[in-house]
Amino acid sequence: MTKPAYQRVLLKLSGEALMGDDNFGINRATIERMVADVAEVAKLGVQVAVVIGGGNIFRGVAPGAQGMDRATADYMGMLATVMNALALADAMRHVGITARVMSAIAIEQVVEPYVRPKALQYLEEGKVVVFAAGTGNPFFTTDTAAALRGAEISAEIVLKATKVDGVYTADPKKDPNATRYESISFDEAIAKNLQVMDATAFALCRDQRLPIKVFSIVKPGAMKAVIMGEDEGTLVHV
Ligand SMILES: Nc1ncnc2c1ncn2[C@@H]1O[C@H](COP(=O)(O)OP(=O)(O)OP(=O)(O)O)[C@@H](O)[C@H]1O
Ligand SMILES: O=c1ccn([C@@H]2O[C@H](COP(=O)(O)O)[C@@H](O)[C@H]2O)c(=O)[nH]1
Repeated sequence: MTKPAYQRVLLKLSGEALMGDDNFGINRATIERMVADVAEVAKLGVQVAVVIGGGNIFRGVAPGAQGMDRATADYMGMLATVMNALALADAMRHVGITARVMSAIAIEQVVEPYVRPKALQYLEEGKVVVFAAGTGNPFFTTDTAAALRGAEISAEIVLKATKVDGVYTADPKKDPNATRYESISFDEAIAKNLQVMDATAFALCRDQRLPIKVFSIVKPGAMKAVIMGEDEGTLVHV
């Protein structure tokens, strides 16, 4: 049997994708599908660490956050990712995956704090680690958290699982003429200001020589194809 292309990956799961066709929140069928994808990959013996976004919950409270102090709104966004992480770990438990949630913000009655050696230990034990609360700092995003944690745990790649199937010349949801790149360098993605990920995340991955694969979380089989090193999504490289 062909072996997976990676032994340890950092998977960035879109928060927005979690709401499925709903207006906000967590869609049950969607989270179960995502977890099934993760289970398939974990079964191959790949060590999986996850960073989950918060857009699905934050979108629901965004009108109330209008005019708020930016840092306060950002802390709300980070707390939204904690809720998603808890839901994700629970859904994993239902399918027999042992997951540990680690938060970048101290909230110890709810989840354990992020401690790097502990995260590494869990991964080596075959547990899935879900990093919650982003970087723990306002003015950042969970994409940057994925780059940061990916570098910290020496992941071989950051897998950005999102609503589109790769990096395009422009936002494919807005521009029907946008075309997909098979691969693109970090420098070009930054210079062209491609908004699929924020520039801080791109720059951190570039400096750490940590490649990113952008692919669809909606397309069945895409995550496994990426893990097996097949031609799927867009590779962002040094
Ligand atoms: N050049 C581009 N190529 C591909 N997608 C793009 C591009 N520019 C903008 N996008 C948009 O970026 C989105 C993905 O990034 P975004 O960070 O907004 O979502 P996410 O990471 O999936 O969600 P969340 O922040 O909730 O985790 C896509 O849904 C797509 O519409
Ligand atoms: O390190 C971080 C990560 C996130 N935030 C805030 O949370 C929301 C949700 O994260 P997404 O990456 O958009 O899914 C984000 O908009 C920020 O407000 C943060 O401040 N720091």
